[in-house]
Amino acid sequence: MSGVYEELAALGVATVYEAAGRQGLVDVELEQLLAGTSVAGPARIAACAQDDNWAVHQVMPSVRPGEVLVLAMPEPRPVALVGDLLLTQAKVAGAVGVMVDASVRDVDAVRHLGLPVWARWRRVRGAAKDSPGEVDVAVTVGGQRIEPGDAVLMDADGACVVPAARIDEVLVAARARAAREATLRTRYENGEFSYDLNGLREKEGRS
Ligand SMILES: O=C([O-])CC(=O)C(=O)O
Ligand SMILES: [Mg+2]
Repeated sequence: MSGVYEELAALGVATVYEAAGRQGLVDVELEQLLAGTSVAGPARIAACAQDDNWAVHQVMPSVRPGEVLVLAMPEPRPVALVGDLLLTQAKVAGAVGVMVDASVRDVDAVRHLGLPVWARWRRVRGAAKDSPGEVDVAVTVGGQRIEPGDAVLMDADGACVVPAARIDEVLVAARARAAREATLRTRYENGEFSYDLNGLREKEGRS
């Protein structure tokens, strides 16, 4: 990860989503296979045909260092779009993380590989290789449209997306939010309460 993406990853999904005006949430449970990882990068997308991973094989030669690989199907189902062999190719290509709106398999080997992966399911049911899907097209994951090149962030909280055109603006807002939260954290560590700092106690007194 480099520059703005490194900073977005460090700020984290919750802060960036809030700073974006509560937009961009990938509103679905994704399992983080490698605990403690957080990544961000421009989306490289494979839109697979239903239950078929042809497009995942196809996308690998175009993955560039620092990218987040996004793998989706028309209807998410527990079919393994990737396992350790495909993910080895993503790692060698320099992907910083992978979002799988389907299932992943070979999980022990993937953990050993050390490439951070977030997936809807862990299930070994195999994908077909019969239908070319599409690469470098928009997909929708958890109700959120993801365009090629949008910033995709993933951490222990899940995932969010920042449109490429909003990255600078959202980064400024997210830094400000993180700074405000750092101040608040110190005050709470020193025994103050959000009930007071948010003016709720005072409001209650008035009601
Ligand atoms: O080959 C596949 O379809 C998925 C898989 O298990 C791997 O990438 O290792
Ligand atoms: Mg395998």
